[in-house]
Amino acid sequence: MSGPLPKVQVKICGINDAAAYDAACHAGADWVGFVFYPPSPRAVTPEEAGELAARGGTGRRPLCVGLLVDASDAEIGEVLKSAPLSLLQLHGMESPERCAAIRARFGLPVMKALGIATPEDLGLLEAYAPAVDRFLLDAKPPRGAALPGGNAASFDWSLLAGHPIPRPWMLAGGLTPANVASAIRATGAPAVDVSSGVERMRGVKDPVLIAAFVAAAHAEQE
Ligand SMILES: O=C(O)c1ccccc1NCC(=O)[C@H](O)[C@H](O)COP(=O)(O)O
Repeated sequence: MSGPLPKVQVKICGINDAAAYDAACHAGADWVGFVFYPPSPRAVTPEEAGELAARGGTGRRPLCVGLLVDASDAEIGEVLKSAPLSLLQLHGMESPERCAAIRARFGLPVMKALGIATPEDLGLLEAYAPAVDRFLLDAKPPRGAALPGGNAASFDWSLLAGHPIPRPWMLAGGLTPANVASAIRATGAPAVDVSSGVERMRGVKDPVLIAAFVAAAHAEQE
C-alpha cells in the first residue's frame, strides 16, 4: 500500500526577530535556526532565542536548531540554559571526534555542516557519519567571506547526483523562493535550509519571502 509521499522539510535559519519567528510558524516551517555566533548580523543571545521560542502563535511550533561555530563546551552549556534546542548545527571546523563528544556530553542530536565544492568533499561524509545524526550540505564560503555560512552562495548540485548520503540531510546554500523547487528536483533533497534568500537585507528576514519559500518547498515531495 502506498500513501502520499512526505513533504520536503524546511528550516529557516538566522531567525532574530518576532516577525520572522511568527512568519516561520505560520508558514509551517519544520525548524527555525538561531545563530549563536556573535560576528554574524543574525546573531541572537541565548536569552533572545529562548524568548522567541516561547512565543505563542496560531501555527505549528517548529523545532529549534542552535547554530554554533567551533563552540566550547562552556559556550554550548550557556546557550542550553536559555534556548530550548532540539538539534545542534555545527558550522565550524569541528572534527568527527568533536561532533561525537558534543553529542555525548549534551545528549542532543548533532547536524554537521559540510561545505561542498568538489567530489572529494563528499568523501568526508563517511568519516563523520558515525559521529552525527544529520548533515547540512552547504556551499563553501566564498574567498574573503567574513562568515563560514549564510553567504547566499550555492554549489554545483549535480555533485550530489547518485551519491549516497549516509544520514538524513538538508540542502543549503543560496536557496531562494524562486530556485528551491529546482534544487529539490535536481538533488532529491529531503529537507532544505535557507537564510539569505528570505531576507530583505543582510540580517533582516522578510515574512513574505519566508512564506513563499516554505510554500515552494512544501509543494515538492521527496
Ligand atoms: O547565517 C549566519 O550568519 C552564519 C554564521 C556563521 C555560520 C553559519 C551561518 N549561517 C548558515 C546558514 O544560515 C545556513 O545554514 C546556510 O549556510 C545557508 O545560508 P544561505 O546561503 O544564506 O541561505
